[in-house]
Amino acid sequence: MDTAVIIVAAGRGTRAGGDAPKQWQLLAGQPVLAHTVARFAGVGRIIVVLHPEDMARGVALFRGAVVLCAGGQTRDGSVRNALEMLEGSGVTRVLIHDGARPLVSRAVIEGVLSALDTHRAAAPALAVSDALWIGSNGQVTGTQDRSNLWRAQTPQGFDFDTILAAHRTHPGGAADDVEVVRAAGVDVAITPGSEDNLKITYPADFARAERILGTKMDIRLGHGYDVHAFEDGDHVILCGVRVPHSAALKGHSDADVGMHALTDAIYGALAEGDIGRHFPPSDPQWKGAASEIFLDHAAKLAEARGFRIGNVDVTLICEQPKIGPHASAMAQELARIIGLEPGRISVKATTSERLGFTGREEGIAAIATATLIAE
Ligand SMILES: Nc1ccn([C@@H]2O[C@H](COP(=O)(O)OP(=O)(O)OP(=O)(O)O)[C@@H](O)[C@H]2O)c(=O)n1
Ligand SMILES: C[C@](O)(CO)[C@H](O)COP(=O)(O)O
Repeated sequence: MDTAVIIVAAGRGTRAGGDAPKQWQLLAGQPVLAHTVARFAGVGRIIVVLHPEDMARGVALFRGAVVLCAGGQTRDGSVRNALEMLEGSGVTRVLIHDGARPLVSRAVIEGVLSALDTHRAAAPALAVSDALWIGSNGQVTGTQDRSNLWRAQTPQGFDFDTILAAHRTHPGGAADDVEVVRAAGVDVAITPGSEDNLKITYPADFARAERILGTKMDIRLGHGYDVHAFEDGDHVILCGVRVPHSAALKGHSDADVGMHALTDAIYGALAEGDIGRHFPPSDPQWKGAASEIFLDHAAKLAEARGFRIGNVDVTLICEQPKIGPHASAMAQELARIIGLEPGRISVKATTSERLGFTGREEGIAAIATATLIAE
C-alpha cells in the first residue's frame, strides 16, 4: 500500500488567539506543527497544507522533509488541494489529520491504518461519556440522549480514489472528511480515539497539551561504538552504501561498522544489550548477513516498546575512504531502513589525525547516538 498523510494546517486559529496561528505557536519549545508531523514519521509520504502566507515558515521548518501544498479558504478546501496534488502519484490510501492535533499516538494511527485493510473509510472517535444537556440563556432547557454519540478525531483514513471522488462532488462546508465521504454514500468504520489526541482550539488547550506532553515525556538516549579491521578487498559497506576502497572490512556479517554502531545505540537506549545479544556471532546464519537485518530489528523493537526514534547521529572515524561524497546516500539508506525522515539523520566523518589504529589505516571505527521518544 502506498500511503500518504495530509496534515492540514492552513487555518488562522482565531479561537486560540496569540501572536501567530496556533500551529506555529510553541509547545514544549517546538511549533505545534513540528510535533504533529513528527508523529507520522515512517507512516508514508507527508503533505503539509499551509496558508500561502506561511510557506516561507514551512520551508524553514521542514527543510524539504515534507511536501508543502497551499491551502484553501476552508478546511475542506485545504484537503481538496492536497488530494488533487496527489492524484496520479500512485497513492492508494490517505490519512487526513489536523495540524492542530499534535499529540496523536501511534496506537490511534495504527488503528485507522488497520481498519483500512477492510474498509474504504475509517476514523477515530471517543464515545460521549458525560450527560448531555440542551441549554439556552444559561439555563438547562432539556436533555439529550448520549447513546450512539461520538466525538470525532483525526487522522481520518480513506481509500484514495474514494475520498478524492467524494471531495470533487461535495458542495463544501463539511466539518471533516468523514462528512464528505458519507455524503457520497460510503460507510465509515469507527476506530479507537484517545483523550490525549486533543485539538488545540482555545488558549487553555496549549497548557493542557503541555501537561500531557510533560507527563508523557520519556526520552531515552543510547550510544554505540564499533570497530572493524581491514583485510584484503576492494570495497567497504558503510551505513548500507558500497564504497570502493583498497581494502575490505573484516567481520562475521558484512562488517558495516557504522550501521553496527547505530544498531547498538538503539539497543542501548532500550537497555537491550547489543547486537551480539540478539544476533550471536557464533550463529552461522548471520555469516555475511546484511547489517540492515540488525538495524531493522532494533528499530522494530523500539516501536514495539512504544518508542519512536527522535534522531540519530553517526560518526565514522577513518583516514580513508573519504566519506563526504557518500554521506547523503548513507543518511538516505538509514532513513529507509528505520523509517525516519532524512532531516533527523546525520552521518559525518572525522580522521584521527593519523593517530592510533584508525590513523595507521588498520581499520575503521564508528560511534553513534540515538534518541528514542515514548509515544
Ligand atoms: N482553511 C483552513 C481551515 C482550517 N485548516 C486546518 O484544519 C484544522 C482544524 O481546523 P480548526 O481547528 O478549526 O483550525 P482553524 O480554522 O485554524 O481555527 P479557528 O476556526 O479557530 O480559526 C487545523 O489544523 C487548521 O489549520 C486548514 O488547513 N485550512
Ligand atoms: C476535523 C475535526 O478535527 C474533527 O473533530 C474538526 O471537525 C475540525 O475542527 P472544527 O473545530 O470543527 O473546525
